[in-house]
Amino acid sequence: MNMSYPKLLGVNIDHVATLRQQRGTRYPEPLQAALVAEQAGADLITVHLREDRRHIQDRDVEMLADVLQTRMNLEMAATSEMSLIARRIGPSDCCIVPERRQELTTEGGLDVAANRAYLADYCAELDEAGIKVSLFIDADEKQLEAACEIGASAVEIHTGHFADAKNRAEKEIQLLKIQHAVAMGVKIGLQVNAGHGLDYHNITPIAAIPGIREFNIGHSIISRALFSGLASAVKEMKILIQDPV
Ligand SMILES: CC(=O)[C@@H](O)[C@H](O)COP(=O)(O)O
Ligand SMILES: NCC(=O)COP(=O)(O)O
Repeated sequence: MNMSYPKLLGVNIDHVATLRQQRGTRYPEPLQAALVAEQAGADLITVHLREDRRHIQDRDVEMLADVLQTRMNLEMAATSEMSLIARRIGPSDCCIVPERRQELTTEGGLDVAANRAYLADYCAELDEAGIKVSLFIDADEKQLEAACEIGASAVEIHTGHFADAKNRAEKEIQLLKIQHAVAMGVKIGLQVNAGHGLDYHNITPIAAIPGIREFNIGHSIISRALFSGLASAVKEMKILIQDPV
């Protein structure tokens, strides 16, 4: 289906920082990755400043804010520390994500429905600072309704359960949930983005869902970059998210 808006690729560069932090070296430099990704067609750069600082560091966010030509999507937990950082640095976008210290990676969506009042105030503060807020949620009607109710303008549908599905039947179930969530999100007026665990093999059915505006993809792009170079990895993914002509 030919959509009337461009589909945007957010390249998540956390995984470049992971490699650096693992050894405490000066390389690889996430900033360099961001600039190469932008030059190769990334529409935005996504970074997750985790509370435990396991990959992206405060200095990365600060430097990126100075040099990015596109825009920064800062993923963060809904804590007061992160709100202060975001309002000081002023990324164009913030995506609020749940965080657990021991998790290997983000395991699920934010429970907006159970934390409406807190998140409404939290998002309002960012909104007042001119930051566009998105909520990282599971493909779940209750969460979409809650996101809309608290005034979020965007959501990012967590595609990790789809990516992790062990067999075809489970994948189909997860895909249907995402399709339904995207349609509902668009209907109630939200900008709908998607991300987590998307790769060169599983992106096609997700990219084919009408209504998804931005795809935030990191791990698979940085992994492919090891063998084909970052610019080529970004260009290849950018092609895959577009509708076939
Ligand atoms: C929220 C999300 O999906 C991203 O932040 C991404 O997964 C980053 O990688 P880590 O989960 O390894 O921090
Ligand atoms: N919000 C999802 C994201 O930024 C990238 O996730 P992943 O591709 O690294 O799993």
